[in-house]
Amino acid sequence: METVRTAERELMARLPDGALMQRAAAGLAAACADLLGRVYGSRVVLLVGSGDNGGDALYAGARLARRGAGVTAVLLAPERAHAGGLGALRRAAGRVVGAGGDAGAAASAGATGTAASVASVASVASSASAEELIARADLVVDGIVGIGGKGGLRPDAEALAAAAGRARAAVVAVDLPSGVDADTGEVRGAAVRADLTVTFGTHKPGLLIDPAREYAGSVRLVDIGLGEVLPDGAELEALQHADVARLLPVPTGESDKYRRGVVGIAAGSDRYPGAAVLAVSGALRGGAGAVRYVGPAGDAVIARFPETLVSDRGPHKAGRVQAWVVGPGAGEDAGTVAEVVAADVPVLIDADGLRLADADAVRARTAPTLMTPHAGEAAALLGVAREEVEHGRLAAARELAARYDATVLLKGSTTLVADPAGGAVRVNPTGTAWLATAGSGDVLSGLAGSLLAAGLSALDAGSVGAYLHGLAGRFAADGAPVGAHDVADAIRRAWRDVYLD
Ligand SMILES: NC(=O)C1=CN([C@@H]2O[C@H](COP(=O)(O)OP(=O)(O)OC[C@H]3O[C@@H](n4cnc5c(N)ncnc54)[C@H](OP(=O)(O)O)[C@@H]3O)[C@@H](O)[C@H]2O)[C@@H](O)CC1
Ligand SMILES: Nc1ncnc2c1ncn2[C@@H]1O[C@H](COP(=O)(O)OP(=O)(O)O)[C@@H](O)[C@H]1O
Ligand SMILES: [K+]
Repeated sequence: METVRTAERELMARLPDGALMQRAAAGLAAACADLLGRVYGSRVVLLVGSGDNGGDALYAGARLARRGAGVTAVLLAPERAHAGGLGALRRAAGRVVGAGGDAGAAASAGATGTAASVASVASVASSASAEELIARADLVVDGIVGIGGKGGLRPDAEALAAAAGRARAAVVAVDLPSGVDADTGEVRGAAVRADLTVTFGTHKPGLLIDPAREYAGSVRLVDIGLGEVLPDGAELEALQHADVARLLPVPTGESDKYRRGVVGIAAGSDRYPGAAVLAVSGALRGGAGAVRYVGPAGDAVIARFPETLVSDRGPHKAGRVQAWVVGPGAGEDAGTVAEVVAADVPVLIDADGLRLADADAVRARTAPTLMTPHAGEAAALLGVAREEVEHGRLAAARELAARYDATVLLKGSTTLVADPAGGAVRVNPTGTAWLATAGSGDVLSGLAGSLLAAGLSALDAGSVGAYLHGLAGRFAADGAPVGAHDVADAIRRAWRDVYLD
């Protein structure tokens, strides 16, 4: 978050005091009003920590109170709450209580004075506990902590987060759900579960990466003018339709099947012939001019896809290819994996191939390498528990890319693509949990391998492949279960959707 902080500081220096917070609060209040539908007469509870995140909540609360909402701020540290925000809420006739709801910490919103004096003012606020207020609210605004949060929530904050979780009210998180790590998407302890997160200036990584993404609900970005001062070189980037459309390999008048690229698929085994068929099904939709298959499942492949060039003589003797895919359903065939890893063309290593490939041989490769593990496979490669990868996806993808000197596409609920050279990690914005079905990873490896053969870099092939695959998953599922072959069939629709957009 240092980049965001630096940009904020730079912008603040150019703007009148508090201008950024006013922009943030205005956007936050508008989003709350949209969610409420009718502001007048609604009951809004603000959970207010002692930083600027709480300040945003207080100012937004003041705006809602002026529109007729009954607004109560629950202050975690009454003596340290944002003074300006508290004053604004007070002037708008909002109410203030301490987190315990007790008279000692509670303060009248009608009283005068600064934040420091609030704690000492006798309470005329409701004697209801914070818990009761939250339970009766129509909307809870989480301003406990934003990008200044450190570690898991403290116990008093945790209690408020838990109360918000039990409430029937909609929960709006200010900037990010309190308790999630803004930089990494990690959630170490309790955190607020929001229906909507209103974030300021830029999407924080924690809003895009699981598990934190789950806590954010839908995310609304409020432009506070940071774009003009944010440095280039963000930590994360997400491709959009237009980016993908530019990268898709589309044949021209001069193209022939070889110039379009030939992708070799070394996959499948007697035990798992289906993996070969599925990888080929993805490869045929990825833009390469021809698909070669080597392995023991040639008959099954030909039966389903007669256009495949099938060979059973091993990768070396299969004829020229511009990129290889190795590993899906490969079983224990380490020899084939070693042969492919030694090839001087781009190679995608997936599934069993990840386990069978020799790490030094992968590192020694000079042509691009794209590794496509899921969390379990990534954990095995890193020698850590699967949970560690699931809780720290960004770090795991980066670490693997550095260790293997390879581009790493980490699959799962959030798909990330990290390049060994560093730079922004790509987070895939498409996809659906319906893709969590056996064999859909095989389709992805064929698809991304085909894009590699067509000439895309490993980073582009991985991220474009994941984008089309995710979109295909959504089209194929449309709210109902899918098989991996349905996903492969829908890749053409995804391609058209992107290309003709
Ligand atoms: N800068 C700008 O221009 C703009 C910034 N904006 C807004 O400011 C936010 C950043 O504000 P910030 O820097 O004041 O930090 P913030 O997120 O409120 O957290 C600090 C507070 O949290 C507390 N705390 C920490 N860890 C905790 C824990 N585990 N559990 C519980 N409490 C914990 C910590 O307590 P302390 O350690 O001091 O005791 C301190 O009180 C940003 O997210 C955005 O919303 C917008 O208005 C746009 C313009
Ligand atoms: N919860 C989820 N949400 C979205 N996509 C998911 C989820 N779980 C898995 N996926 C996607 O489904 C595919 C599964 O691939 P993989 O784990 O290799 O399965 P298989 O080996 O059976 O083919 C990947 O593209 C992955 O990103
Ligand atoms: K928050």
